Amino acid sequence: MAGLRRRKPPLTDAIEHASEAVDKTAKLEVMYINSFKGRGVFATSHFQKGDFVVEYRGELVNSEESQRRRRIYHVSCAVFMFDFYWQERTWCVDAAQEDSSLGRLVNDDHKHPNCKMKKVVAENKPHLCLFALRDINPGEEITYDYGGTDWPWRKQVGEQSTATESSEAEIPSTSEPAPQRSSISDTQQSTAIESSEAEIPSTSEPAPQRSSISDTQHLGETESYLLKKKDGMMVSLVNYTDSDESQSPSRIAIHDDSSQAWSPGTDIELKEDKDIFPRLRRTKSIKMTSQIEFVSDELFDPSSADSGEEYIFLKRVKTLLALSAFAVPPPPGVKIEFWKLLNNMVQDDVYIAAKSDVCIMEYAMQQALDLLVGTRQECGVPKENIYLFARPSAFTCYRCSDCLRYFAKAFGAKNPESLTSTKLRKQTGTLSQVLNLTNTELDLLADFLGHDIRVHRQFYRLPEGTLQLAKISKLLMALEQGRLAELQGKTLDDISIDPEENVRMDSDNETVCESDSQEGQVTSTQMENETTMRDGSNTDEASQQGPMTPPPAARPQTQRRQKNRITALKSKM
Ligand SMILES: C[S@@+](CC[C@H](N)C(=O)[O-])C[C@H]1O[C@@H](n2cnc3c(N)ncnc32)[C@H](O)[C@@H]1O
Repeated sequence: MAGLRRRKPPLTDAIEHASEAVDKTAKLEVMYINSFKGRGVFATSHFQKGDFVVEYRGELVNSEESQRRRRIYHVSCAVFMFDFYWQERTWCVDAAQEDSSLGRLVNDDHKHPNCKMKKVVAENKPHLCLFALRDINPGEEITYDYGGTDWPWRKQVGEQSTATESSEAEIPSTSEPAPQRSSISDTQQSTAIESSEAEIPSTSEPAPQRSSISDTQHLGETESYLLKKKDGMMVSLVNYTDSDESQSPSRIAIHDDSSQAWSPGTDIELKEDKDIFPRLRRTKSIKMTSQIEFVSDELFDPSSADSGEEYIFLKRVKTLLALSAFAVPPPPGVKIEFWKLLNNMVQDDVYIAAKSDVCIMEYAMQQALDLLVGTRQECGVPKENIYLFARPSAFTCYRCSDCLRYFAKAFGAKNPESLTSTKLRKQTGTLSQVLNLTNTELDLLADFLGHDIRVHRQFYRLPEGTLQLAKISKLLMALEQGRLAELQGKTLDDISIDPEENVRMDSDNETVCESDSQEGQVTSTQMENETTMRDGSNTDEASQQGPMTPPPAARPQTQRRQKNRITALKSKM
């Protein structure tokens, strides 16, 4: 007990860590939990109630900049933006950048969080810091309440019986693999995971699509009035019971289940005349209802209900900000009709791409779009149809997959059944495995391709074993070329595999290559067998973009040497 009393005051601890931008890596670790939840942060040591745990570190930006970023960010990045009030203004910590900081990876638990977010001012700069609400034991996942009520993982949106072709086909079964600690053995992994899962009920909740729990239970403070599918969208009319929403009787929450990508729930306020405003992306927001001056640690009790800081979603403020953003005039060269149409579109990925790239649209493309817009009435597209690629006499739009199927047949492709959007996505996903993508990049790619987060984490990432193999190959090549000093002091994890990297060839290599090619004469069939990936696609194309791409002239020999090495390594493993 004496030891516990002598601990550093939490505020001092937080300020020190925040000023130096360091995490408690000796007491925390990142673990992969499952493909639905992604990664999480776990305690490896004991934390006492009130302790500073970790900072939600990122780039501090003002509200204008955060709105700007929100408009161009993909939803998987926007979820890392954290709004808060400080000195009577809204600020945002943008943690979208994949860095090695831990705070950005802490998951949400609105029922039994063990931490609470607090604002700490260090060197006249606000920092968002998590403090323990109770004692936290080693093995427990660090969590806090993101606030709000409609984060998609918290609620169920009903059976997705009419899921799109691709998503149905590609969503893996819900039996998730156990969370994985990358640096520990298999036995340790399952022990660590079992204990953490057992203590945190929310992690064992089923994935939303598969749930049998009623919607009302999961809509939290809201009551569901209507939940039905409409044009590929899950539409739920809800009555918000939050006090600040009392003026807004009718809202509509839309979950685009055609993309299968988990994006934060989205609210659209319904006007009297039933106009639909552009969708607003909800991001984490924190409102500091009163300023706490941390002059003394004694005053600071993060677990007390009246500690002055609450998470409140600023729905109304966000609505106004977003609407004012749409009031900007069209960029030069963009027709007002097109701009208006864009602003009235559902704020989906097409909208975001079109709106942010509108200035770089080619003239021909602009003409085509003008034609589309100009002939809507003539073609019988109802005025209420909000889509750019609208179907005549309908409120829906043309789906890309239908177009692909249609044109594959129309142009007389030999095997039109092979030219489907599902196969195209699978092919892109497979090829992307050779790139050592960061999680954010993976999210972007998978979301862009319309894949569920659970799919891409499993299938887009090159298997860890293959990456390790590539790293060992890199090590061996450095050894062979006398460049080992370049890797001095590095662990395998520190060795990066750059897809654009060229393998350095020196004069010695020519000899090595020659002798390699003589002693290891491989038949073309063997070569093909070796270059065939486990899914059947050929790595020839992949190896050009993939790890350790040799210069063109040296490619065949180097590839062969590399493959011989990899084959040798595989046989040893
Ligand atoms: C700030 S990130 C947290 C780190 C994230 N798990 C990762 O691996 O990058 C927020 C994202 O984590 C996931 N997430 C957070 N809390 C969750 C929960 N309780 N259940 C499921 N997913 C959660 C959601 O995908 C959310 O968009």
